[in-house]
Amino acid sequence: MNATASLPLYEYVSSAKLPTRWGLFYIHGFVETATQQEHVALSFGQWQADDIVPIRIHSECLTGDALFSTRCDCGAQLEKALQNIVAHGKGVLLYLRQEGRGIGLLNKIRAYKLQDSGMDTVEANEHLGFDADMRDYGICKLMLDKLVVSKVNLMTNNPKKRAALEALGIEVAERTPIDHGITDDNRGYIRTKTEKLGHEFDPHLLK
Ligand SMILES: Nc1nc2c(ncn2[C@@H]2O[C@H](COP(=O)(O)OP(=O)(O)OP(=O)(O)O)[C@@H](O)[C@H]2O)c(=O)[nH]1
Ligand SMILES: [Zn+2]
Repeated sequence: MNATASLPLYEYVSSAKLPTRWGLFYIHGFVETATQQEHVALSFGQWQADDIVPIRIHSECLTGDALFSTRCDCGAQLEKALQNIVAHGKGVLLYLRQEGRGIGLLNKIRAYKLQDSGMDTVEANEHLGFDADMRDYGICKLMLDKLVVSKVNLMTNNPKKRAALEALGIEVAERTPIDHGITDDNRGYIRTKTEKLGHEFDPHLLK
């Protein structure tokens, strides 16, 4: 018999208060058993089990989220998502440690270097031997179950996130575009997301 067969894929670890610039959130820690990769959810406010809860699935981007990079729109989206949640009076941010769409921070820097020489973000990933997008959203189910969320208003421009949640049995009742943080530095990056990765952006914003 395989001794690992009954191990859970993901585990909830602990929760605590997380006061922020916008209000009092709670932070909830989770771990992927096999890799020991750690993820967090931030929750704000209260809801009933069948309410539509505003949520954002945010993929880690150290450069954009913490180091103020404008190569991408991640930092602005993270800030806007937290503001939206507080404005709605309730919501959840799932902060997934999928740096560089799953290739990791140092490979993302390698990809940036290739982009500095003219490749787009998809070509750079493929040149390095990766798929364009290596993310897995399986842990979202445990996170949302733990927070008693089954119906969501998903803040995203990425249809793959909606499909991933629906495949996990979460009802995506509404979607809210999150097109903040477009700058001259990242317009090309966002155009590539639209043309090659299927992201839904208002074309007027990309001119
Ligand atoms: N491989 C790679 N990853 C990048 C690059 N720029 C940003 N990322 C990562 O891309 C992830 C964010 O993905 P995006 O495609 O910008 O947006 P999304 O999360 O799919 O969609 P939204 O929900 O609409 O924001 C983060 O993990 C970033 O670290 C890049 O040039 N190459
Ligand atoms: Zn980013």
